[in-house]
This record gives sequence, C-alpha cells and structure tokens, in this order.
Amino acid sequence: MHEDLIPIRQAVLARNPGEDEFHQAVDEVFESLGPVVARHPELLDAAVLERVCEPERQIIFRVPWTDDQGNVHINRGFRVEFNSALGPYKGGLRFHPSVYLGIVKFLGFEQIFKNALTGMPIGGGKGGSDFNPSGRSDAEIMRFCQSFMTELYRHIGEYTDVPAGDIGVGGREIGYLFGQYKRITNRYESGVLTGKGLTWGGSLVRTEATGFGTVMFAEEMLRTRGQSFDGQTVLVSGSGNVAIYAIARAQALGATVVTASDSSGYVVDPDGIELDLLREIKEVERGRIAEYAERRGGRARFIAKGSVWDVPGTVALPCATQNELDGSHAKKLVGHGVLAVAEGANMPSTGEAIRLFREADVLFGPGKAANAGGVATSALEMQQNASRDSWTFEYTEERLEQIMRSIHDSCAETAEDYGMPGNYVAGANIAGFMKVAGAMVAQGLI
Ligand SMILES: NC(=O)C1=CN([C@@H]2O[C@H](COP(=O)(O)OP(=O)(O)OC[C@H]3O[C@@H](n4cnc5c(N)ncnc54)[C@H](O)[C@@H]3O)[C@@H](O)[C@H]2O)C=CC1
Ligand SMILES: O=C(O)CCC(=O)C(=O)O
Repeated sequence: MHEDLIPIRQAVLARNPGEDEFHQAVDEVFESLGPVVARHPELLDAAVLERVCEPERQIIFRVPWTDDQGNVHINRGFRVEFNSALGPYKGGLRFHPSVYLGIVKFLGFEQIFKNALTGMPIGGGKGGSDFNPSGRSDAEIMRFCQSFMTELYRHIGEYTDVPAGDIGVGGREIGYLFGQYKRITNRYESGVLTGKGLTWGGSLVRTEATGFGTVMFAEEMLRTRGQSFDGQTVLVSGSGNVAIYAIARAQALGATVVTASDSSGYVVDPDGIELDLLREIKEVERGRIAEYAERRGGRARFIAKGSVWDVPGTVALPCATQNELDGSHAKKLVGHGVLAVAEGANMPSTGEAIRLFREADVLFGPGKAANAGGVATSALEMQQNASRDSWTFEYTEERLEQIMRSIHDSCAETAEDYGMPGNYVAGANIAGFMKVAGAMVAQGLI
C-alpha cells in the first residue's frame, strides 16, 4: 500500500472497530489507489480519502413486529447513506441474520464506486436488518416490512435516498415496503424504491439485470482473449436472484452451467442445470437446494460439505455472498484451469483469492464492476419513473448491454493508463474513485 495511505487506513480501522468486512472493502480499494495519490496529491490535501470512508449519515433503528402466534420480536434496522456526490444515495436492503453495521458499511462503501462506474447519476448507500425471513409466512414478512418502513420512510425519497433489494429482499418485500411508504406519506412517489412490480412502476429487465450483467461483463473479458461463453463449463454459486439469471444468460450463450448452491450445500448437474426446476424450487416454493437433486431423477448430486469451487470448470461466477471463495478455493479453480471469474455477489472473493487469480493470469471481474448491471437498471427504472414512461424489454436490455460494455472498457482503459493492464480490480477502483473524488472536490468541503 502507498505510504501516504497507510496512516489514513489505520485511522479508518481504529475509528470503526470490529467491522471486518468494512475494513476488507476499504483495504481492497486503498491497495489500488497508490498510483492515484502519486499522480494527484491534491486529493490528499482535500482529505478525500478520509471523507470517502466516513458515511454522510448512518441510521440505526428498532423494528418491532409480531409473528403469526402474536409473539413480539425486535430486530435492528440500518440505512447507511454513504456518499451523495453523484446523486441520491442508491443501494439495496439486505434482510439476513448476519446483518450488522460492518456488513451494511462494506456494502455501502462498494456501492459508491460501483454506482460511479455505471455512469448514472446515483450516490452510494445500503441498508437492511438482522431479520431472518427464512420460514416466515407472507403475513409475517408484510408486518416486518411495514414496521421497517414506518421508520425508514422519513429518511428516503426520490431525490434523497432510493433503496432496492439485496439478499432476502425481492419483489414481494419491495411491494410491502412501497405500500407502507405510500400509506404513510400519501404520495405515489414511484422513484422512491426500485425493483417494483411491472404494473406499478417497475422496469422490465430489472429482475434479470444483475445476473445478465455479470455474464455480459465476463463475456467482454473473455473476448479480450479471443474466447466466448460457447462451450465453457460454468460454475455458479447461489440460487437466488443473481444466480438464476446468471445461469439463464450463460446457458443462452451456449455454456453448460453445472452447479448451484445455497447455505445448506450445493448441487452438481453434469448435463447442465435445469433452470425451470431450480426456479420452481427457489422462486416459487422457497425450498432447499437438495430438492433439486431429488427431483432430477439421479442426474444431479447434492453435496452438503465443501463448495461449488471444488468442481472443475472454466468460468466461475460467485453469486451468493461475501467471502464465499477463499484462497484454497482459488487454488483449486486455478488447478482446474479456470479462465475467468466474474463476481455476481458483493465481495465474494477474499483478498488472497484475488491475489492468486492475478498471479495465475486469470481474468478477474470484481463485483463493483461485474454486478453493476442491477443498480444500473435500477437507475433506468428511476429514469422511466421520472418521465412516467415504460420501455420495452429489448430497449432496456440494449441499454444494459451498452452500460456493461462501457464499464468493462473503462476498467480496462483505466488499468492500462495506470500501468496495470488487465487488472480489472485496479481499473474499477481507480475509475470509480476518480469520478467520485472529482465531484467531491468540486462540491467543496462537505
Ligand atoms: N439483487 C441484486 O440486484 C444484486 C445483488 N448483489 C449481490 O448478489 C448476491 C446475491 O444476492 P441476491 O441473489 O439478490 O439474493 P437472494 O436473496 O435472491 O439470494 C441469495 C443467495 O445466496 C445464498 N446464500 C446466502 N447466504 C449464503 C451462505 N452463507 N452460504 C451460501 N449461500 C448463501 C442463498 O441461499 C441464495 O441462493 C449478494 O452478495 C448481493 O449483495 C449484487 C448486486 C445487485
Ligand atoms: O438496485 C439497487 O439499487 C441496488 C443493487 C444493489 O444492492 C447492489 O448493487 O449491490
């Protein structure tokens, strides 16, 4: 790390004790910024690094709700409004028992640079709760969402902060959250949330966008080596929104996707994942991944221990959660001859895994670039809401494709410009940071 950045990094760690994921996300960005501060010492004078690591606002609140038996539960809600240099805070809400301030801050920090890379006018934020939606009825989910929004509504708005989904928050939850916002404020403010249903302000392609975009980004990386998805053996982790549409897109391009997973284990299907069956189990029945193998008539295996990264494959798309791919997994993937890794999830690879991929010259697309298609399409949803319009699937998908190509090219060109050709991590961090830093300096000491 550049010597001028070390004391700033140490101060950030000391100021945010125990927030390991946030520290990891800061380190990953700071590791890339040495050449930037060498070229632009004025950013150090303006304390841009210190400022970008300190959220503009952090909101923590109580979320009381009752279950179907009438028992009272208390959860903790979060919204971290990290940076509004480029536009209103924008980023998803995560409902998962592991959520605490350090997770929300790592996600919000990543979101600043990701959103900058999209070229859309959106700042960075993230939120969520330690609520566990697993096994809860629709009525319980609705009561929880209503209680969550009863506090959140006063902090968000079309021009202020625009939440969306993330782990545990999909179309159903966005519906309940939107309904409660509308009820409390008496405003039909479509642009206050994204990921809405298609008949009430949602955008076509938003559901598919993160998974599709991740594959589009990987395709661009493969193209630099004269390769494509056609004929590749693809490993996907997760079986949620991002994973499902990454599988769909990779299959449409002629790849065989042989794995999917959830927190209980993973399945290997050598003939290729049968997407309709996976969607039925995961999207409709909200069941476990083992059922996929049971209903595949002996063609797929369920494995409870280990991970999808133990399976041989040529392209890896981690689409589940943070730190799911560590150094030992990276070694296995490299040993099996993996060509490309594109992160559909946020920070799924550890620092050591990223280093091993780089040493082995594996194409590596970091999440803040590779999974930016989701938030970019959210910004397209906001654009449609602002003009009271709705676009066709084809037009929206074409816009997404242009955005993903442009993110790829700007990462590749920035890495080249700073003397690190092929290093998409450095390219993404520097390109995203420079855009935000420029706006922060222009807007004065705020
Ligand atoms: N939904 C979106 O538009 C975007 C999501 N992401 C990221 O993509 C990742 C997946 O999110 P979604 O698909 O939206 O969520 P989801 O709730 O639809 O699915 C989450 C998936 O991750 C798996 N998972 C969660 N914790 C796990 C664990 N400890 N071990 C193994 N698997 C685990 C779940 O079983 C499920 O398959 C997250 O990292 C999220 O931050 C990134 C950009 C946008
Ligand atoms: O669509 C959005 O606003 C949020 C997407 C998101 O949470 C992410 O990019 O990680």
